[in-house]
Amino acid sequence: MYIMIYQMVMEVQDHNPSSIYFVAFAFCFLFVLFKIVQSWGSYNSSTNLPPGPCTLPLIGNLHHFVGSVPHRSLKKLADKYGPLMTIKLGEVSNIIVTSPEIAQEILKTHDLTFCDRPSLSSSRIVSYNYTNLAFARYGEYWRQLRKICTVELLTTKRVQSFRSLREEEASEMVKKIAASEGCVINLTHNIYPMTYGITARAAFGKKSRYQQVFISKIEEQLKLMGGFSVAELYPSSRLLQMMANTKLEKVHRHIDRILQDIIEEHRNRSSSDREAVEDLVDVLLAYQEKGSTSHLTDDNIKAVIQDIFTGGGETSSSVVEWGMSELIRSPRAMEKAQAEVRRVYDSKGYVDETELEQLVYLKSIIKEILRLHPPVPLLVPRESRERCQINGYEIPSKTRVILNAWAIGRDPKYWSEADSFIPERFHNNSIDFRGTDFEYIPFGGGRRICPGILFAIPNIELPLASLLYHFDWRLPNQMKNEELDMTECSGITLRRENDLYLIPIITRPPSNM
Ligand code: HEM
Repeated sequence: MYIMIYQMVMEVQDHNPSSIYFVAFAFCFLFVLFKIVQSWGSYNSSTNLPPGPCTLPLIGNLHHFVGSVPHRSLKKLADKYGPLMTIKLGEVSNIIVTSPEIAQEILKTHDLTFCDRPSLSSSRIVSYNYTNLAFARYGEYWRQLRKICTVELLTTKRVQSFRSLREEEASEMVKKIAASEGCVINLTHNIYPMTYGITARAAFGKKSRYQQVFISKIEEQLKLMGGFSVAELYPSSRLLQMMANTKLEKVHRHIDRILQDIIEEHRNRSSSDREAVEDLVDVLLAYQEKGSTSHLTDDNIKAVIQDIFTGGGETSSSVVEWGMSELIRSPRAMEKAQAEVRRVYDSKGYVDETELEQLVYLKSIIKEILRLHPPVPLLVPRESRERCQINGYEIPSKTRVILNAWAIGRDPKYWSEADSFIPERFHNNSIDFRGTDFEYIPFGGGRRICPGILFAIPNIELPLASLLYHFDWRLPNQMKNEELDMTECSGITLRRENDLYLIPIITRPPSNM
């Protein structure tokens, strides 16, 4: 029906512009009427679903999300309706989990029931029809891909092989910042390109001519996927899907062309052109050539490379950015962190990865940032594979499940002064983000836990240590520490709404300045 109306609009457009408005109005009216009748039909169905707020026709509970970022709105609702609740967004029912106990039920006790992903229309486009790791349906294909990632691409050894390129990119950032000593700089604009630079070089090898345009297209794609997309809220509307995803498809086609060129370039390289360090495209192509039982197509390779970019770029950058923001607001923690980094590296005069293990306080800072500002605050949505009982409530098969990791990390039952930045809380305790402590799940848990932890941690530790070692930091315009704006922006990752502007004062000049 929607396609017919869409075609009608297109035909009328060629003849009489005023008629377009009439047809568009008629369409909206029919759509609203249809949805009201549909939602009345489902209103009275008696189930034992978890509780939740009353829904409005057509929009469900969307009105609760106006004026706040989703993880905060969901926390407010959970305070009223409990740690397991039903929220309707548009026409889609979601189960929201907001306590460590229920997170454990989902991620451990019933992991196999909840390890699927919903088939969202935007993820179909960017994932080559659900063939990347993040959006693949649970099954044999996902298992094979996961194995390639954990055994070939994201191992300790592979991550270590990228050490020198991480050190080069971090040192380049430091030199660039040092050139603006005493001036107000946009630190955000220094951090994000550095992390993307590391990811691009790990994926494609030495600085590729495609690097800049590829990164900007990936950032554009992430922006288009962020927030509640209308198309995801009304999956039954083919017209909405078509209209909402047109731009995303265009950006994806551009990314696809670049990735295919990069693959061809790698394929056609002579052995003398190959670099000493294998990049991730090399590894995937070698796997493809082996022609093992789990054959990888070019599209599969492109899907995995995008996984690594979308997983690896924004997330680590946002931790560094929030880290600097919290440290500026807490001069005591800043001083302590700088004293540690300077004690460890002063004999060398620069920061490299050899001594990162000694930075115990910095590691606690990073853990605290991942608790207060988890880059993926609602994790990646899960979908139940069969009916299941949780806490006495019925969760039907094929229900979307969202875990509010942000709220769980601030649960006052588990965290004292939960909203305060106190890195010391991680001293002398074994709480870790590897998916076994359910009050702290910034990387998720269970079999879909983030496979990129090893890749992410040095991308955060090295730049943060470098920024703390070489510079003291001041706020612009004599702003007081506590006045720094900490507003969050809702998107696919939890970034600062406004870029971070600071003044660097060199205390240890970088070499070759
Ligand atoms: C601070 C950095 C990062 C954070 C906080 C983070 C967080 C997450 C979270 C919350 C999930 C969903 C887990 C779940 O459903 O339980 C996830 C999945 C994933 N992440 Fe990360 N991530 C980070 C860095 C990375 C990096 C560096 C990579 C790759 C190099 C990566 C690749 C992936 C992939 C491929 C998945 C999908 C796994 C699957 O569905 O099987 N992530 N990540």
